[in-house]
Amino acid sequence: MVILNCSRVVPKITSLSRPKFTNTQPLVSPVSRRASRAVIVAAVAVSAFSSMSYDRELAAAKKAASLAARLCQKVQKALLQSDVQAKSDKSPVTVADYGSQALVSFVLERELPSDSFSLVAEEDSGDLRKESGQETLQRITKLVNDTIVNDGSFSVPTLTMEDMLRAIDSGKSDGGSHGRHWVLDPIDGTKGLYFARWHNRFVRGDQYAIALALLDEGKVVLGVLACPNLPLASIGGNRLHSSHDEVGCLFFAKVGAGTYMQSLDGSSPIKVNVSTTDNSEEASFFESFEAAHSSHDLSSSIAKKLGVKAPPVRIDSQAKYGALSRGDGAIYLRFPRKGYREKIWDHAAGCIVVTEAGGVVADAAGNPLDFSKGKYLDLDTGILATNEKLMPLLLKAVRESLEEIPSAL
Ligand SMILES: Nc1ncnc2c1ncn2[C@@H]1O[C@H](COP(=O)(O)O)[C@@H](OP(=O)(O)O)[C@H]1O
Ligand SMILES: [Mg+2]
Ligand SMILES: [Mg+2]
Ligand SMILES: [Mg+2]
Repeated sequence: MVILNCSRVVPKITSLSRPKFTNTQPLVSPVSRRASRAVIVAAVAVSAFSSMSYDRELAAAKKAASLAARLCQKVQKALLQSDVQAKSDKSPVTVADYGSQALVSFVLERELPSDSFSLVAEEDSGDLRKESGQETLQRITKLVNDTIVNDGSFSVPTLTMEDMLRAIDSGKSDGGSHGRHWVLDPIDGTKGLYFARWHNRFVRGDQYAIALALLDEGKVVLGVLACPNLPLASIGGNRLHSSHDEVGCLFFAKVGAGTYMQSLDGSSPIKVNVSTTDNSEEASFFESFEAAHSSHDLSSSIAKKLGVKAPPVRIDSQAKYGALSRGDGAIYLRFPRKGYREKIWDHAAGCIVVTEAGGVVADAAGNPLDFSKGKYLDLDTGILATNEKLMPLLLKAVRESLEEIPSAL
């Protein structure tokens, strides 16, 4: 029995209409009537509690991802200005990856002080603790402090380099099927951020995302995707974008509560849904920009079987899940090389953003993704995402293509 102190639930429960007993139904004794009402009360309370119990966590996750996005935009702006630095080494990106992870960890711990904190994240501080990492660590520390000061909502003393290392290393959890674990990719689509500077019209698909999700007892219960370079307007059908398009999207989803999108600078959220098309010829599909991350041969064979006419939209990062959740395209295909093991931080947030928008995410055997097994996803060949009507067609086309070109992976 869940003992709730959230009084908001009680009025709902007392307003439960008393079941109507017509003379055709066997009369139930007062005791079992009380018992059945207790079961209804508990069920309503648990479902209300469970959907309500993640509100604080979702608010904290949105704040953390938005702040980390601001830090990344600052780095990307610097990249766009300093040719030499961007050409000579990857350190600017490293600064953003580490800075984003430190900032997300800092915000979550401050916004949710009473919770036990477990974070499964991509980066660790190993390289920063070496002599060669000191200059980068200094830049990260300055960048994180500047972002916190500009935000103005935390009154904290300036964070030290030691604080940075500790914040980055709080991401060492392995997750798993018990308890609560945050799952973070501080910059998903690193290449999308780094190479963005090479194309002034963003044709490279230079997308990246700060991807943050919460696992509770092995299930993804909320997810946030901050996509600083994703236009608010649809990117479907390879519409070219001018640099005047408004960019910067924040997608967020909570189990049972749908998926919403707002601009990164905080416009009011709109509810989004995946494409409802059941005609695969109309469908367009997303895939990795990097052929090394997903077999483009296999996906084009699948597309041909489905009669898809539109060319693939190839962009970096989980921004693809965000674009799918709002119906910019109907299908997402990902077929890494044989032996590659997908990490949970590359898909947890994107997965719930699509499923809460009415989509389905599965592996090539049609199994849902299982995030409860630690840092890795055990998959049967690749990841597919689409709507419920197209999924059976897609699975069939995938199976046939895998049989025809087994060497594609
Ligand atoms: N050989 C490979 N196959 C599949 N995914 C890979 C890969 N090498 C790296 N990746 C992952 O692909 C992610 C980017 O996804 P996408 O291909 O959709 O842009 C990278 O995330 P990071 O950029 O966070 O490292 C990385 O984890
Ligand atoms: Mg990633
Ligand atoms: Mg990453
Ligand atoms: Mg990486």
